[in-house]
Amino acid sequence: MKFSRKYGQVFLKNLNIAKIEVNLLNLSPGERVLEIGPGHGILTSIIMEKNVNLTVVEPDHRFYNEIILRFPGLNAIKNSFLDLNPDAYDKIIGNIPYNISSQIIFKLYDFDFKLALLMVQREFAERLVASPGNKNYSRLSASSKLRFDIKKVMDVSRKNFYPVPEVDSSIIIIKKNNKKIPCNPDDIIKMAFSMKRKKISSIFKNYDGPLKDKRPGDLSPEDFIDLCCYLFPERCQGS
Ligand SMILES: C[S@@+](CC[C@H](N)C(=O)[O-])C[C@H]1O[C@@H](n2cnc3c(N)ncnc32)[C@H](O)[C@@H]1O
Repeated sequence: MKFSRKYGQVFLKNLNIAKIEVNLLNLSPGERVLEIGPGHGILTSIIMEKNVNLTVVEPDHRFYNEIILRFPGLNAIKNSFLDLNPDAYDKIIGNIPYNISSQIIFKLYDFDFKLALLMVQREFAERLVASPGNKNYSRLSASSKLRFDIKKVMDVSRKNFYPVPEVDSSIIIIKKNNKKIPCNPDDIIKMAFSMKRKKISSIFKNYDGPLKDKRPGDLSPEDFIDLCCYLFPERCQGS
């Protein structure tokens, strides 16, 4: 079988790591679980033993067909996760394709869930968890930290996958933090990080508040909310 670059296909071959991932999800019988990209089903088979209500989403027809043959009755969706309508799950899991990791994170903003566990490229994990002031702090970190508490729990060497990829991986855990976002600053964060080296006052010309001499990489997610309320008071709820 040919693996597809488009679908970011490398496969976990270490069953112990798959077991660790599923155990970290702390599944209880009956919970609604979504698996993104089951591939040959190394995680799927372990999750199936937990008596949960599992749905898998896989766009590659070869793996979709393999999964429905192997697990009759499993709720399998032949589609891209990125094209799903947002829904509610207790838990979400996936060893996700590296090439669409950011898009998957952004899509998760619209899903309702308690806990998600993802295997991602190590550099991507470092960008996600980075705090203000860190060189890896980015648009992705700032906007994700508004909604999620994200922890890197384990590094996984590339040797645990086939074909062996050119990068190492990490397992991350994401919890919704349910913080109030009185003014959604996503567009402001995006614009600010597109001019990362400039001061806030030169990126947003009509800003004259306390953050004016800072640069985007110094601002916390909450600072971006304040910036949003200053620049767009009409968008700021509770002002
Ligand atoms: C890195 S592989 C992991 C496969 C398997 N879970 C494993 O651990 O061995 C990524 C999987 O996600 C699937 N995939 C690719 N794009 C996807 C998308 N947009 N939505 C859902 N799954 C996708 C691939 O076909 C592949 O099965």
